[in-house]
Amino acid sequence: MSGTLAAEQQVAIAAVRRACQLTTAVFNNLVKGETLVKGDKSPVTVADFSAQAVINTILTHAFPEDPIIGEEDAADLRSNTSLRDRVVQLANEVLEAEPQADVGEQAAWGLGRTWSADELLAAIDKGNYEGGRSGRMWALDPIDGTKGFLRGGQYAVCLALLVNARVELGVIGCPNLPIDPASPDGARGALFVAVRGQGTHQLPLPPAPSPAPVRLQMRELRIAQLRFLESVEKAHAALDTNTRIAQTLGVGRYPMRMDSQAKYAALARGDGDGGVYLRLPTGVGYREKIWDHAPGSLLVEEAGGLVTDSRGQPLDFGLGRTLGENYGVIAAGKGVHRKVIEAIQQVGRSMGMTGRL
Ligand SMILES: Nc1ncnc2c1ncn2[C@@H]1O[C@H](COP(=O)(O)O)[C@@H](OP(=O)(O)O)[C@H]1O
Ligand SMILES: [Mg+2]
Ligand SMILES: [Mg+2]
Ligand SMILES: [Mg+2]
Repeated sequence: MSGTLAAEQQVAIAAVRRACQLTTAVFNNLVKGETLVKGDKSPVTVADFSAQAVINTILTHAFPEDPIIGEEDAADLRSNTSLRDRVVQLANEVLEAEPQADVGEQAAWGLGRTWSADELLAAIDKGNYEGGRSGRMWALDPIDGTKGFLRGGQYAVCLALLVNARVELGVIGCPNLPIDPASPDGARGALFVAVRGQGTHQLPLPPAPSPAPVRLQMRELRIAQLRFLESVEKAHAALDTNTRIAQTLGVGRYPMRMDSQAKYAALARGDGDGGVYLRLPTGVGYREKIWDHAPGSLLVEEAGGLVTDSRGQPLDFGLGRTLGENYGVIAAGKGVHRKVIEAIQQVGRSMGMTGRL
């Protein structure tokens, strides 16, 4: 590992890999009562909490000064002892494993020892940073696509480093994503690393010494070849509007639906002849969270694509924990991005949605 942010890359990769070991193990043993419904009606599992505990413990030891914006907090664990005990057990199983020197892991990152419940709950709550426009901060989604995780579909462990509100490093672990998109039924588990100015690379998810990273380059597609990548969740996608945009553009292919930021990875890699990540506001006052887009957007940009909102404006990661007023997220190859934005604007006008798209 060389170049700028080499230390941050190494730490982030180790943290995401260890968290993926945890989520994979939990999926095989998840039992009733280990999933809660949050205030916004979305699910959260013991795996989300313990993955955040693992990653925040590692980040806090490697970079003690850096604030973290993490999706989860420990409030529900403080009032539910059986859930808390399970999270402590799961996080420790992963943190206790001795540091693997051959992949650059260090004991100083909090590895190779057991942590108390209080320490792990405090680590989860270290993710409460409010965000902002200046300085360094990490953005963490311990499991992005919790609904996908629960149904055995795609999900992603997502970590980004932002400096002055710009994403500089993105690391995404996708335990259920086929390693080779040409073999969709083949081996699964891929890790994606993007560093600003240094490209997007795919590595094997299990830690391996001297892995050979594969550099990803988005394919430049013509409009007629496009296929949309959309959320699986109907509540997260404006399906009716998406269909009209497809008609306006002349995109005839049925969209590829996938949970989580695995969509950004799939787009960067050209899976399934992808082409355009389309996420328009559903009109229910939802604000996009920065941990849902920070690492994924860099994966696409560093593979040669563009990521903006539906007006063609850059995403603003300096507004706090959310992206502010929701104008959606559109990621596409440079050759087609502008045409997609124009089609969205045209459809927006025809549907009387001026100002909302
Ligand atoms: N109404 C809504 N519109 C858009 N995104 C939403 C939403 N409600 C929840 N989400 C976000 O959608 C993410 C999943 O993305 P996708 O729909 O692409 O699979 C969720 O991440 P988590 O699973 O981490 O909570 C959640 O943050
Ligand atoms: Mg969630
Ligand atoms: Mg998420
Ligand atoms: Mg999440």
